[in-house]
Amino acid sequence: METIVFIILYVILFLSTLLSYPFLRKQKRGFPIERYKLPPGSMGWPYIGETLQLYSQDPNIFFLTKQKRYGEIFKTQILGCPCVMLASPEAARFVLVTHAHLFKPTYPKSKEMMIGPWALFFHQGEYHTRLRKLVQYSLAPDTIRKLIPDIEHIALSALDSWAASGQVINTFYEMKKFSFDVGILSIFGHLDGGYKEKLEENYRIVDKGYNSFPTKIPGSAHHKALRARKRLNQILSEIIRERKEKRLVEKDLLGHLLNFKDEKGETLTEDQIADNIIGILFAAQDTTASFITWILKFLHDDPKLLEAVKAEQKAIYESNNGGKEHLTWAQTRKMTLTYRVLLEGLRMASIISFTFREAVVDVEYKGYLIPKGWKVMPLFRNIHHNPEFFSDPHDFDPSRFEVAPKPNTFMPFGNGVHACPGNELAKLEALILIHHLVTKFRWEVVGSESGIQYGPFPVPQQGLPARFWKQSSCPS
Ligand code: HEM
Repeated sequence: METIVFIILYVILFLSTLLSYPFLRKQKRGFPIERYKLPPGSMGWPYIGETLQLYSQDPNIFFLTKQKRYGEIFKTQILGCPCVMLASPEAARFVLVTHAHLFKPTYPKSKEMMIGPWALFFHQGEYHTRLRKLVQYSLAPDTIRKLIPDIEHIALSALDSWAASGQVINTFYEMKKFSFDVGILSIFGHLDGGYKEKLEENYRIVDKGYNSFPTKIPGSAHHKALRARKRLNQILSEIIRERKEKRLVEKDLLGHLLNFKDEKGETLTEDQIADNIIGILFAAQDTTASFITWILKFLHDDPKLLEAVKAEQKAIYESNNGGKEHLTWAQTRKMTLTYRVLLEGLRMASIISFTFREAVVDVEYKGYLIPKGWKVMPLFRNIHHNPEFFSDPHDFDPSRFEVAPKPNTFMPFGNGVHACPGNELAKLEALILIHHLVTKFRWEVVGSESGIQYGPFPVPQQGLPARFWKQSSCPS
C-alpha cells in the first residue's frame, strides 16, 4: 500500500513539474517563451538525431538542402545535441556580434582537455577579453611586419626542399610544416632548434589524436596524444624557465604572456601560458595550411590568372633588385591581384565552414525561440556560397573582390569578439609564399582527382599531390 501511495505521489509531482516547467521558466527569467515557437526543421531520431544524414554526405549538401527547405534558421539534432543552424548574414551577426553575450563558445570536453582548458577560444567574459587583447597585439600588423624576413626564409627553405627532392609531395602536409614553423616564429621568435624539434614531434602526436575516439585505453591514438600533450607542457616549462633565468625581455607572444599582469597585479600561471601557446598553434596550423593549399590549386587550375599573378609578383621581384632584397610590408599591401586571389580562395574554400556557440539563456530571434543550452551554428560556407551575395558562387573569380562584399556576408575569419586574431598573419604567410613560388619555381599538380576531403577542414583530394622545380631547372 505504502508503495502505491509513493508511486502516485511521485507521478503527481513529476506531472506538476512538467506542466509548470514553461511557467517556471517564464517566471524565472521574465521571458514569455510560450509566445515563441522553435525554428522549423527536423530533430531526426531520438538521441542520434540527424547525425547519420550529416556525416554520410558532404556536410554542405546537408546544410544547403535544409536551408532550401526551411530558410535562414532551422533546427536539427546532432550527436545528441539539439542545434539551431543559421544561414543568413543577419542571423550570424546576431549571434556573433550584437548578442554575443547570450551565446558562449562550446567544444567537446575531450577537445578542451587536449588543447588545454585555459586556451582563449574556450572562454567568454573578462579572462577572454584580457587574453585576447594580448594575443591581438602580438599578431597585429605592426608586430608581424617585423617577421617578414624570417617568414621569407622559412618559405624559401620549404620551396627549395620540395624542388630539391624531385618527389611528388603532399602539398597540404608540407604546408602544415610551413604554417607550424611560422606559428613557432610568431610565438617564440628565434627558438633553439632542439626545442623546436621536440615541440614539433609531440605536437604531431597531439594533432593525430585530436580527432580520434576519446578513450584512455593505452596505445590508442587519443591516449598517446594526451601523453604527448603532457610532454609539451614540460618542454614549454623548460623554455619558460630558461627565458626567466636569462632575464630575456622578448617582444614575441611568449614575452607578452610572461609579462602579463592584470589590474590586481596577478600574472598568468604556467598552465595558462602553455594552454594558450598550444591553442594558438592549433588555431593557426591546419587552417593556414588548408588555405594556402587551396590557393595553389586555384592558381594551377587557371593558367591565365596564374600568369597575371606572376606578372604582378615579377614586378616586385625586379624592384627588389632581382629578389636580392627582402620584401617590405608596403609591397605586401600592394599585391592587389594576389590579395584578391586570397580573398576569393577564402570564400570558395570556406575553411571554417561553420562555428559553434551555446545559448546561455532562452533567446528570441525573429519570433523563434532558441532554448537555453541549445547549440547554435552560424553557417559561414552557406553564406559565402549564396548567389544572393556572390553571383555564380561556384566560379573562382577574384575580380568579384574589386567591390567590397555586402556587410556581414564575408566571414572567413569569423566575426565579433572571437573573430580570428591571426587573419593578417595567415594572409601575410600566403602572400610571401606565393611571391617566392611564382617568381622562382614552377609546380605541377599530379593526378586528376578533384573534389574536397574533410579532415576536418576542407582540403583538395589527397592533400593536392604536386611536384616542384626551380625555374632554372624546369622540364621543357
Ligand atoms: C586561413 C587561416 C585561418 C582561418 C580561416 C581562421 C579562421 C578563424 C575563425 C573563423 C575563427 C573564429 C571561430 C569562432 O568564432 O568560433 C578563428 C579564431 C581564432 N584564430 Fe584563426 N584562422 C586562421 C588562421 C589563424 C592563425 C594564423 C592564427 C594565429 C597565429 C589564428 C588564431 C586564432 C585564435 C587564437 C582564434 C580564437 C579567437 C578568440 O576566441 O578570441 N588563426 N580563426
